[in-house]
Amino acid sequence: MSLTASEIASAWEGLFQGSLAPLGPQVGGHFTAPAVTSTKASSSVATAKVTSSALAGNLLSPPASPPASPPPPPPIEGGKLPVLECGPLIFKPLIADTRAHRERRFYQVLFPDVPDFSPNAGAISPGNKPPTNRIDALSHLRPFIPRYFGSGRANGIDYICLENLAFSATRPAVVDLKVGRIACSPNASTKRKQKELEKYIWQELIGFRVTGMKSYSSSGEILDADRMYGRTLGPDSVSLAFRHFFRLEELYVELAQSGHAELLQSKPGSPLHQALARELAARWRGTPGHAVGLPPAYPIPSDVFSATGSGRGPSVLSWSSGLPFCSPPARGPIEGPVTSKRRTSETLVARLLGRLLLLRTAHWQLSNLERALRLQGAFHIYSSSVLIIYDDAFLDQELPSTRPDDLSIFPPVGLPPSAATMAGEQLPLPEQMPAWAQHCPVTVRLIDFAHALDATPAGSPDQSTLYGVGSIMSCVEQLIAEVEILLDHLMHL
Ligand SMILES: Nc1ncnc2c1ncn2[C@@H]1O[C@H](COP(=O)(O)OP(=O)(O)OP(=O)(O)O)[C@@H](O)[C@H]1O
Ligand SMILES: O=P(O)(O)O[C@@H]1[C@H](O)[C@H](O)[C@@H](OP(=O)(O)O)[C@H](OP(=O)(O)O)[C@H]1O
Repeated sequence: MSLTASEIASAWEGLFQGSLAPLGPQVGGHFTAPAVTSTKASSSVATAKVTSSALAGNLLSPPASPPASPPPPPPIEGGKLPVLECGPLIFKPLIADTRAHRERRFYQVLFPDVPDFSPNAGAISPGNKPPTNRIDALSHLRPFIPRYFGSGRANGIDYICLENLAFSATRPAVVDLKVGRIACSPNASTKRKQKELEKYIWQELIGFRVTGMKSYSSSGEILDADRMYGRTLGPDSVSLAFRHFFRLEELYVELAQSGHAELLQSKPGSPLHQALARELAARWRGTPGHAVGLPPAYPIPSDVFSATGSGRGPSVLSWSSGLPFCSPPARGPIEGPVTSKRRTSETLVARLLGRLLLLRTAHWQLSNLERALRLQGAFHIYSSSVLIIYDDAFLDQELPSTRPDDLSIFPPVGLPPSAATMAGEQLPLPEQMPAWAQHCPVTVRLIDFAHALDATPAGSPDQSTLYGVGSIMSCVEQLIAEVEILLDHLMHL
């Protein structure tokens, strides 16, 4: 995204005039934008479009005269103000305490050349900056956080201006994952720590939680899930949220209804089950950070982990619910024999490939994020979120003659990025990817830096965030394995 200085200035003008609307696709945070409560994608998307095109116009040509009277202040829910949208930019209100200071400082350190409009923002003093060598290492993280366009004050509220990560998506599917083994700063009061523990007992083990999710169904309905939904997910079920988010469940249902139920109803010990066990075990070799150590709930063939290397072991996220396909859906009418089954398979193959490309791209970005986090030792970031956004409209498109083999451009899933980093290997850069993969509309970013503290001890890696990102990668890897195995079966029918 490239914006001119006057476009950015016009967006600020919109903020000062109070003419900006709450961000449409916001899923986490404490504010639920009214526009998103609609159930039909068409109506909600239309609302979002009207808003963003009107505001985009505002960006390019500021209104000739200011509004006659200031608009009413935006609604407040749960004590927090909404994030505001102005086309490709958003304005996030900051809570006026150390959190505001920390978040602004984080962005100022990462984007030192961006001017600030806020009278009280000030430039950060040299004594308040991490040492230069750590800032250099931090630059790897820049591609994985939203671009920053300064901070400023409107109606007594401080805002930071950021790139709107959902702007280019026609139907943005968004999931907010609060990442880290502890969900508050280690300096928080005992009471606050206790409150966080009670909120979600699995945070330390799983390393993240779902704090909001918005996706679409095949009929275009918007499916919203809030933070309370995320709190119901444990090690057995958290991967279901990802299957839902990437719209795999609906394909599994179709598979079952079109004569492929045997693929989904595999029981422990069946050949497919064993294949999956082997596949996942092979992918997860040797990443101790990901092995969270609960015993799997069903027997894994004993030879599976005797393969080379220390076992990364099965992730607790993936195993304890048995075969990670959906529970067998009610079987619909089974269509007539081979030809219709094959025709159905062809469509399903195409659609599974679309999902696989999204998953592979998301995983590739997560690997790069993990690597960037590993390289920096300036900050320990608590209570931030990994935001994954994809454009649901992509799933309607036909892939340009893609085959599973073409996806071998991605680095092998499950190779611990830490090992790759230590060996000095580079993950491919976006521009090294084929055009069709570069344009796969998935965005993975880290957001919310209200609790970004200086690393203690200085220079040490941010283990808590790294663990959480690794755990999210494990969930995505599980889905990749599922889809690849299904594709393999369908393509050999
Ligand atoms: N740059 C962005 N682009 C698009 N959407 C964003 C962006 N930043 C935040 N959001 C949306 O706003 C939500 C809340 O953002 P964020 O976590 O930064 O706010 P917060 O008020 O600090 O939240 P919390 O209540 O969790 O502390 C995110 O879940 C996401 O849906
Ligand atoms: O990071 P901050 O700005 O200090 O604010 C907290 C943070 O946003 C958490 O995400 C939120 O918990 P949930 O997301 O789990 O609701 C918590 O809510 P709470 O105080 O209502 O528990 C906030 O106080």
